[in-house]
Formats: sequence, structure tokens, C-alpha cells
Amino acid sequence: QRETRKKQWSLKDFEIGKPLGKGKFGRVYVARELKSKYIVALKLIFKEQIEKYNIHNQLRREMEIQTSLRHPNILRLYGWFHDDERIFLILEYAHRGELYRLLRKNGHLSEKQAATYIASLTNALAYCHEKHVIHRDIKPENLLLDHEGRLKIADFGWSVQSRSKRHTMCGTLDYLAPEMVENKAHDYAVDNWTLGILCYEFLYGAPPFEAETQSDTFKRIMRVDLSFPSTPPVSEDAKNLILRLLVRDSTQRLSLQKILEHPWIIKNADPTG
Ligand SMILES: O=C(O)Cn1ncc2ncnc(NCCc3cnc(NC(=O)Nc4cccc(Cl)c4)s3)c21
Repeated sequence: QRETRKKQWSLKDFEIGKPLGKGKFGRVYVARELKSKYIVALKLIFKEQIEKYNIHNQLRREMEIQTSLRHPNILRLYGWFHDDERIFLILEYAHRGELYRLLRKNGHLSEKQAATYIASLTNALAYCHEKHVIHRDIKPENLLLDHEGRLKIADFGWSVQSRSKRHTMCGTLDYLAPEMVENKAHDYAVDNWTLGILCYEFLYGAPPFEAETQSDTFKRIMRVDLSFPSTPPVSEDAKNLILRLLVRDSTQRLSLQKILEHPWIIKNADPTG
């Protein structure tokens, strides 16, 4: 039968296009695979960076997880290759880029848009949890949009990468659940908390516990110091969903299944994702 051996890719299989963005460990370019003319995103990671931050097993774990995940709302990792100084990730190309930019441009999203993205995220997370993968690091920067504006979770660092991010990077605490911020043992419910944070941010344009300093954000998260501004006007259904997710006790947070059955999602989410 057809030889199923993994194809060995190399740089000469691709024509490199414009740079898409600059990550901490390397840049991302649009690229075209020469034989198929297929457009991909190529992420370059410098080996000396991997050495310097000692994140080999993290990258390996990301690839193991990523090659086993197939979901319309999770950005595909098609494969990888390396030369003597760089590792190349061959990624699905998200034509409309970072959701973050859309959010910053529009200030906040419509309730239909927000509900559609929350439903897509919930479906993707339900799929991940089925595969025993906890994301723990979902934030607008890790969410991309394909050519039809469909949401794609992109940060394959997943649990391992986000763990080190929390310790080593000064990245924002805004999206972390109390038990993560307290560095307590945590389970899948951390992603449910993050869905509440994102839902708030999609509708109001900023995360709910934003503060001048990290320690103030920390205090606001621990107290679940949540308030709803009077503008932009947001429906009671949307506020109800946020209140059912931003609950200190992780066992009391609305389950992923219940989120998909929530009136606000049923009323507003576009079922074609
Ligand atoms: O380029 C942009 O800024 C935005 N952009 N715009 C369109 C677009 N289409 C596809 N991908 C994009 N960006 C790459 C998204 C990633 C997916 N997976 C990653 N994995 C990773 O970086 N892993 C990793 C790196 C270094 C160390 C370790 Cl331990 C792990 S990055 C796109």
C-alpha cells in the first residue's frame, strides 16, 4: 500500500514570503510549498534559544500533542524540520492573523461575534480535555483567525510551555485562574475560568481584573473583584455566563457542555463557527 513514511521536509521545499510576526523564540513567515503550491506559516526557532532557555522537552511535547490534535478550531502543525542552527515548524496559515488585532481595532466585539468565538473555544477545549490536554494559557495573542474569520487556538506551548511562561516570563496574569496564580494543583477547570475572562474581554475590550501592577491583578483575581461597566451595553445573559465561569471554587464553574447550552450562546453563537 501507499508508503506512509513521514516525508522529510527541508527549506528547499518552500518559497518564503512576508514575515507575519516576531515571537519570543523566532519569527513566523508565510511560505508556499513548491510542489503543492500550498500556503503555510513557517515558524523559525533558533536552536541556541532552545539551548539557552533549556526548553527542548517542551518543544518535543508540543509537537507530540499538536500532531495528535485534529480540530477545526485548533491550528494544525503539519510537521517540522531543522538545519544546523534553526528548527522550522510547518503550521496552518491563519490568513486573518491575531484575534488580538481585531479586538484592539474594534475596541470590543459584538455579542454575536463574542458568542461565536466562545463557542468555538469551548468546542476546541472539550476536544482537548477529551485528549487529556489542559491548555492553561489561552489569551487573545494565542488566538488566530483563518480566511473565513474562524477562530484557531495557536499556542501549542500548552501546559508545559505555559508553565515555564508563568515562572520565567513576566507575561500577564490577567488570564490565569486563582489556583494557577496561587500555584496550587489545578485541573481542567482552569480553562473554564479563562473562557470567562475572554468572554468579558471580547465584550468590554479589556480583561476584568486588569490593574496597574501584577500584584494588584493578583489581588483582584483572588478576590474575584468583578464589575460590569455601564458601557458598552452588554446583555444580562452574557453577564450571567461570565458570572457562572469566574467562580473561585473551580468545582462550581460552568462545565464546557453547559456553556454550549447556555441561553446566551444558543441565542448568539453562529453554529458554523
Ligand atoms: O505569526 C504571528 O505572529 C501570527 N500569525 N499570523 C498568521 C499566522 N498563521 C499561522 N501561525 C501564526 N503564528 C504562529 C503561531 C504559532 C503556532 N504554534 C507555535 N508554536 C511555537 O511557537 N512553539 C514554540 C516555539 C518556541 C519554543 C517552544 Cl518550546 C515552542 S507559534 C500566524
